[in-house]
Amino acid sequence: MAFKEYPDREMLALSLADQIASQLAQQLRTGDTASLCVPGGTSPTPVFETLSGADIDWDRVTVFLGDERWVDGDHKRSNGRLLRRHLLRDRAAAANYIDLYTGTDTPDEAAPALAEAIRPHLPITVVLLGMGNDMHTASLFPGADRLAEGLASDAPLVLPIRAEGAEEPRITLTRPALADAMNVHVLIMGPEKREALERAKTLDPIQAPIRAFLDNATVHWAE
Ligand SMILES: O=C1O[C@H](COP(=O)(O)O)[C@@H](O)[C@H](O)[C@H]1O
Repeated sequence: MAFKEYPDREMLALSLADQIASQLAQQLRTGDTASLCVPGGTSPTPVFETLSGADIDWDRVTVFLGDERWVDGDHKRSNGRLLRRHLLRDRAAAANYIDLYTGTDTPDEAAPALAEAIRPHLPITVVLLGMGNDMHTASLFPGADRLAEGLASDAPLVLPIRAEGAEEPRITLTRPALADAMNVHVLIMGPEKREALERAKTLDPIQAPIRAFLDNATVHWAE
């Protein structure tokens, strides 16, 4: 694991967006396409806003979330809403977007088709992960009903999942797809998350799901 500490959140956002754009551009120099998997929640907005203006061939980049809350796309808790408002605009509006929320009653019905839509974009060029204070990442929550399945090396690519700590049913990408990305970044801010990260390093992924992704990750932190 590499750990990068920034003087403030603005510097973090500028630098991380620049690193992600460079890694996508590098992939586009050697290949026809690239893929970018991003988190929802509250932390990534400033990174998205900077990244959306990056001068890369966005029409060759496929963007998707690492997890989605099973709510309508215009719901305030929708991760897709965050993405459409803050990332898929400006130059990044040209990206190919795979929406994890399909409008079916449950995520269970949507999972197989979503897995087939995402599979051609593996290995993911860049994965950006967030982390909650409870050490969940994507929608891999401690205590979630299908966490062990989601962390297994033969996990299905996309998994419907429910957890007490999550307010609604979720859909999440699983360990193999996220951990085997070409570049893995974790974005955390504030002292509580720094402490949670330190704790996670000492625990098993079943207690601290973020632990499953740290070995090959660069963690970006600002106060
Ligand atoms: O529920 C979620 O939470 C995590 C962390 O979000 P944050 O608000 O603490 O930044 C996020 O990474 C995930 O995508 C989201 O669905």
